Formats: sequence, structure tokens, C-alpha cells
Amino acid sequence: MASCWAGRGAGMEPPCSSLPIPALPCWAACPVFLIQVRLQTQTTYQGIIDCMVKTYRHESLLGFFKGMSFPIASIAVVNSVLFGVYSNTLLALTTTSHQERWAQPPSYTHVFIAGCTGGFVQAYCLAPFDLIKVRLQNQTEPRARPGSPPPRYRGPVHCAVSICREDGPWGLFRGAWALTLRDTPTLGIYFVTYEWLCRQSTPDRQNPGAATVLVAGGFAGIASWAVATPLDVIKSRMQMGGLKHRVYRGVLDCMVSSARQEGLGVFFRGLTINSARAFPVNAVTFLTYEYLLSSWG
Ligand SMILES: CN(C)C(=N)NCCC[C@H](N)C(=O)O
Repeated sequence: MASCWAGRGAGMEPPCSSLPIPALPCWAACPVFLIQVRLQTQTTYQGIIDCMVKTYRHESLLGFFKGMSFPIASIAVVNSVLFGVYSNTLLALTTTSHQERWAQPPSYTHVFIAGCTGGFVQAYCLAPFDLIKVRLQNQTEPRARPGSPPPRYRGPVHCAVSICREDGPWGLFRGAWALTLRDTPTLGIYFVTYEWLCRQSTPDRQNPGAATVLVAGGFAGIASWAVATPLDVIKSRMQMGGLKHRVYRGVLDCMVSSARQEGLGVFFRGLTINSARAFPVNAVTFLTYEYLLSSWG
């Protein structure tokens, strides 16, 4: 497999800005996203199991898949933006073609800058989809049970329209600043971790094999989420502002009042379950990325 992306002709750059990193692993991750968001924004759950049991009892199995149709439809676009901006920024900084990337490795500073740039741009594409996901996932009303009050949002489109009606189109970017703070440095760390692990486990200047890419991608996902989780909690709470949470004056206000009321542990809510999800998802993401780069080269 190592030779799978080895030695392709240099000079022909793949169309990185449209890399279709697949959305498939995302379906399996839906329940994890839901539990993560609920643990981060609601205080009614004692932990992962309690959240799972209560969700299942109250909302049935379908409840675990709430709010995911929009993110799944958008994940390919969001990932393509991230990996496309990353690859092209790296290309602009180093003038080394993708095919020569392992033979003439870029510096970690360049990898970090390119990753941060990708993270920054991705955050603004992701913001409206992420807001809708968080809002829908926090609706705990069971679906269509006669007599029970209807949920505030009937689905992703109704959610988007309601937000626009109530807060104007900019309302769709609520929490975008916290999302940018979360994604800019952590995506830098994500790509540096991946590059570092690949280089550590591959003989000098050779292309990494598939197993290396899978393991390095998986750990890069976990490392980036370990750093991102505190801001992920803040981001989700700000996105819920005005609904189940009070409206915060800003990122700092949200941080201080969350820590005061719930202790420092609040910043790590959802980390365990998200790490378990992040390993396979990011392993497959990087394998696909490397495969596409080599086959389009
Ligand atoms: C905010 N952070 C830490 C990241 N975006 N990290 C990169 C992993 C992205 C991947 N789609 C995932 O959901 O794990």
C-alpha cells in the first residue's frame, strides 16, 4: 500500500479545492455528536450512559439521529474546503508539489500555518450548519407523540428560516467567533500531529503506508479534539444562547460563568466520547485524502 501514492508525476497538481472527503463515517458518528452536544450544553445528565438511556427512553432510537441531515449533507463540502485550503496554502508556502511532499517535507511551521488557515476558512463555512445541528440536537421532545408539545424547530430548514426570521441572516453565524477560535489553532495542531507521526514511523523521505496514515490520522483527530474541547463547550453554549441558556456577552463571559457555576471539569465534557469517534473518523479521512492526492496527481 505504501507504493499506492508513491512516485506520481510531479508538476500536475490535483484539484485540491474540491477534494470529496467522504461523508460515510459520519453516519455512524451521529449518536456520538448528539451525546457530546447534550453533555456540553445541558446539566440534566450524569454522564454518557445516563444521557444515552434518557435519550433512548424519551426519544427512541431515532432520537440519536436528530439534527444530522444537514451536517452530513455538508461534511463533504466542509472537509473539501479544509483540506483544499490546507493543501493549497502549503503549496504556496513551500513550492513543493504534493507528490514530492514526503521526499522534501515542509517545515512544521509551514504545516501549522497551512492548517490554521484551513481551520479559519472552514470555521466560516461550518458555522451555519453547526448552529442548526446544535439547536436540533438539543431538542429533547419525542418525535410526533400525540398530545405532546411540538418542538421549537420542525427540521433543519425550519430551524434555518426561524433563526433568520428572529435574528436576521447573521443569526446563522451565532457562535462563529468561538468556532473560529476553536478551529484555527486546533487544525494547525491536527496537521502537525499527522505529519509528525507519519515522519516518525516512516523511513526517511519515503511515503507512509496505509497503516501509518490510518494510525497517524486517528491520533491527529484525538490530539486536535483534546485541545479543542474547552472551546467546543463554549461554542455550543453560545449557539444555544437565548434558548436553554442565557445569552452570554461573549466568549470570555461564557467561559467565566460556566467555570464558576460548574467547575473546571465543564471544559472537558464530551471529550471521552468524542475521542472514541475521532479516531476512526480521522483515520479514514486522512487515508482518503492521501489516496485522492496520489490518484489525481
Ligand atoms: C475542531 N477540531 C478539533 C477539528 N476540527 N479537528 C479536525 C477533525 C475534523 C473531523 N471532521 C472530526 O470531526 O473529527
